[in-house]
Amino acid sequence: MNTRVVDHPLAATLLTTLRDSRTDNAAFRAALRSLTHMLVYEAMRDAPVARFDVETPLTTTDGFALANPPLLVPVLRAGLGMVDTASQLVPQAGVGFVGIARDEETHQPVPYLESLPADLSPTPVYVLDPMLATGGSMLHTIELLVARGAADITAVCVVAAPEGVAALEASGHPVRLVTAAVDAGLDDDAYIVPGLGDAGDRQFGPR
Ligand SMILES: O=P(O)(O)OC[C@H]1O[C@H](OP(=O)(O)OP(=O)(O)O)[C@H](O)[C@@H]1O
Ligand SMILES: O=c1cc[nH]c(=O)[nH]1
Ligand SMILES: [Mg+2]
Repeated sequence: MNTRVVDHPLAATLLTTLRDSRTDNAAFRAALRSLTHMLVYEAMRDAPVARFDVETPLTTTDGFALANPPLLVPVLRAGLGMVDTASQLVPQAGVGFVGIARDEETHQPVPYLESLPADLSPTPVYVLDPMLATGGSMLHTIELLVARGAADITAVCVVAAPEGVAALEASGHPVRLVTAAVDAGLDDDAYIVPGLGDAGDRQFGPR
């Protein structure tokens, strides 16, 4: 599986704000929006473009548009904090929604919402979720997408655990990963260490 770790001084400073336990909910949401800008920018680096003629006030020159506008899929709740920025960067994109809450005892994903187009065979899909821990929530989302024909899926995360990366790799699904960090591992509660805590709670408060 292709994994791209976005290694940039500005991404590192924003990730530090997210990791810092003193960062309040509003500052966490703001830093997540800014970091999402960088992650999506990198994730779409190789997106194909179509050329067309554009008229400047002076002459005709090359214009470019995305050849195949993607679908953005935030995984609720935590992925909601990434979708506004991603939509601003890619205004042509559609948006689908998946809601999953991890069971705190079993650490298994418990899905509660899916709102996705029926046919995703022609569409690149960018799944937005800041945390890839065991990988269960991302794999459930990817399975929903693959069942609709998706063949070009990118997981856009902030922090990934090696266990989650390995789970995506082992799945054999057509997915690549863009993340700001791959951390050391998971603790006994399946939280990423050092991580940043619960990305949903840190944006919106406890559920
Ligand atoms: O890789 P996994 O082990 O599945 O864990 C990662 C999931 O956990 C978090 O969501 P959570 O279940 O806390 O829901 P929330 O976004 O509503 O807080 C996170 O946003 C991922 O969706
Ligand atoms: O560290 C973790 C693991 C799962 N979900 C989170 O929000 N944080
Ligand atoms: Mg949570």
